[in-house]
Order: sequence, then C-alpha cells, then structure tokens
Amino acid sequence: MASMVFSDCSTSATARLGPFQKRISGQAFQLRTLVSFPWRPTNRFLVHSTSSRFRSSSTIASAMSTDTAAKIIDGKSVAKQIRDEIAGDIVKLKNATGIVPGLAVILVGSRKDSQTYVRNKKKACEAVGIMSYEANLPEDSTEEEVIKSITGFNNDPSVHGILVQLPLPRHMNEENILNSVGIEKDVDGFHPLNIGRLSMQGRDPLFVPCTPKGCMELLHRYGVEIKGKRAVVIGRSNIVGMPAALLLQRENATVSIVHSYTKNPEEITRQADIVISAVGVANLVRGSWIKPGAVVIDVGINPVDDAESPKGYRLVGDVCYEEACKVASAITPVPGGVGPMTIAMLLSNTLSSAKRIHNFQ
Ligand SMILES: Nc1nc2c(c(=O)[nH]1)N[C@@H](CN(C=O)c1ccc(C(=O)N[C@@H](CCC(=O)O)C(=O)O)cc1)CN2
Repeated sequence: MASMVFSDCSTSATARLGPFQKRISGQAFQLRTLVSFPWRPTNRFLVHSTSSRFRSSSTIASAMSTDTAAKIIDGKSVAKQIRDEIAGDIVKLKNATGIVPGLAVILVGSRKDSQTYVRNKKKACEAVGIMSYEANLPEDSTEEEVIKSITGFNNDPSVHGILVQLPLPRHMNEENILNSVGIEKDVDGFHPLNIGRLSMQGRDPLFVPCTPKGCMELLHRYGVEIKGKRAVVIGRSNIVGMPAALLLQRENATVSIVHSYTKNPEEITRQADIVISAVGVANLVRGSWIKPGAVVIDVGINPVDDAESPKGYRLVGDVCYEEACKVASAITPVPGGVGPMTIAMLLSNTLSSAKRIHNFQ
C-alpha cells in the first residue's frame, strides 16, 4: 500500500511550510506566534518502519485492512454536547435568578484569524444564551487604551467574563494587559494568580485556560485513565503546554515536558501513555514517536499548502495523523479535535463565573 511507505508527513510538508507562511500570514492562527519553537519535522522515520516495529501480527492485519487503528476523539461532537449542557444550565440560572451570563471580548487590530475566532465566540455565546460584549480597538492603540477598556468591563456587573484575544500587536506588553483583567472575570485563566494557583497543591484556580481544559475534558469524556500514567506534553507555552502539564500532574500523571532544548524528544515522547502536543509545527510528531496504544491529543492547528483545497491550504496538527493513527489507541483529528473544545470551555468558564459571582450552586 503506497500510504504505508510514503507518508504525507514527509519532508514535502516542511518544504510547503516556508513560502506558504509568508503568503497567508495573518490569515490562520499559528501557535508559533505564541511559542518559540525552532523544531522542524524530520523525515527520519518512515511509516512502514513505524507500523511493523510496534504491532503484533494481528493488529498489523487490522491496520492494513482499515488503514486506521486508533479511535477518533471527536472534539466537534463533544463540544456540541457540552454547549447543549451549558444552554440547559443557563436556562436554569436565568429562571431562578434572572441573571444572564455576559462575556466581553477585546480585539486589538484586524488580524483575519483573530476576527474569525472572535466572531465564532460571539456566535457560540448567542447559541447558548450568553450575552456578548465586544471592544474593537485599532492596531495602533496604546496599552493604556486597552487597559482602560478592560477596566470598564471589570466594573460592569453585567459582564462575568473578560478575554483579550491573542496575539496582541507586537508593540504591546501582553503581561501588563492580561494582569489588568480582574481575576474573578478571567475566563481565559491567563492571569498569573490563576496560573499560580493551578501550579500549587491544595489550591484551586478560579479558571483553567480553555484549550488545556478542553484537552482534559476530552480525556475524561473518553474514559482515559490519567492517574499513574506517563504523560508527555510537547511545548511549554503559557496558554497551552504549561497549564496542560500542570493539569495532568494534578490528576496524578507522571509528566514530562518536551521543548526546544530537549535532547531526545522522540525517545521521551515514546515513553508516554498520553501525549499532548502544542508546539505549532506541522507534522513534527511522527508515528515512531508514539508508544503503541498511547492516547494522542493534538493541539496544533497549522496551515500547509494544498493546491487541491479551494482555499489553497489545509489545516494539519503537530502530529502526523496518518502515521499516529496506526500506532495510537485514540487520537484527536485536526480540525475537529481540540479546537472546538476551546470555545466550549470558554462558555463553561463564563457560566461558572456568573454562578460564582451570584452565588448560585
Ligand atoms: N484570548 C485567547 N486568545 C487565543 C486563544 C484563547 O484560548 N484565548 N486560543 C487561540 C485561538 N482560538 C480561540 O481564541 C481558537 C483557535 C481554534 C479554534 C478552532 O475551533 N479551530 C478549528 C479549526 C478552525 C478553522 O477551520 O480555521 C479546529 O481545530 O477544528 C477555536 C478557537 C489563539 N488565541
């Protein structure tokens, strides 16, 4: 079978990435803008070696007949289920107290990808019964102007959650801006007090960052045991990798973080029962990095050139999906995996905030 020998994740993907990024910069969000990660995918492992090295003869037969062995973790359908649950809870809250949860989103500049995410957040709010408020500030706004807008929402009792869409324009100090979101309305969970509490035993943050919370929710809803398991998180960004590692550790996994200075990333990743990859490098994680039977959560959303797609590109994860499918027991697709969970978790955090502020159980 051709696909068993030549992988779509071979070096051709790397070659596509370079010129392509320049062309569409600003159109699709790349984690790379938030994390510094100099790795590039390698072609050191061929697909045929991956499947034959790790599988028993019966599983090879099944992989060959279906070309896919792993269970697909369907983030899109789980996110829908969660949104339905949230909509039901919002009706209960409103009927009992008259309170309608409110979310304020601050968008600075006119990046197309950020505009799309903000529009999607607004639509998702509407669908579940959350009021949304928006502040659109020009690219050349000052930090003070952004902070002034945040302060307005901090003081507005109809707003229960505030988020600043990232990335911010380069001239802004992200830390100053995120620090000015009131901790009790910090539905993105990026405030240092929330992250600090997440990292301490016996303390609980008011909010957990949405993407890592979505990863954990997928593991829970698919019945993946975490306690006592070995987990590897690839990437250590403040908004995904680091909080994901803390969350896994809080659930008693033994956690390693693989990053750009890790000497033997393949070897370490191959020890993991659970892999969460959040580096923003297309197809970095090859099938041979995955321990047979591991559960793989792919946070990367990377555009790669695709002449056959009407848009001229398609989205792929950090993990070479076609290879990993043959080794892992379960895997999230890109798109349709972790991405939809990010917005579902934002709605969940906004609802929790409204309940907490109004002391509703
Ligand atoms: N303040 C924040 N900024 C950013 C966050 C965040 O959590 N808070 N995360 C990302 C962007 N993001 C939400 O803001 C986000 C990214 C991707 C998706 C998603 O559903 N992706 C789809 C594919 C979408 C497509 O086709 O383009 C998927 O993976 O299936 C939702 C939200 C950075 N900024």
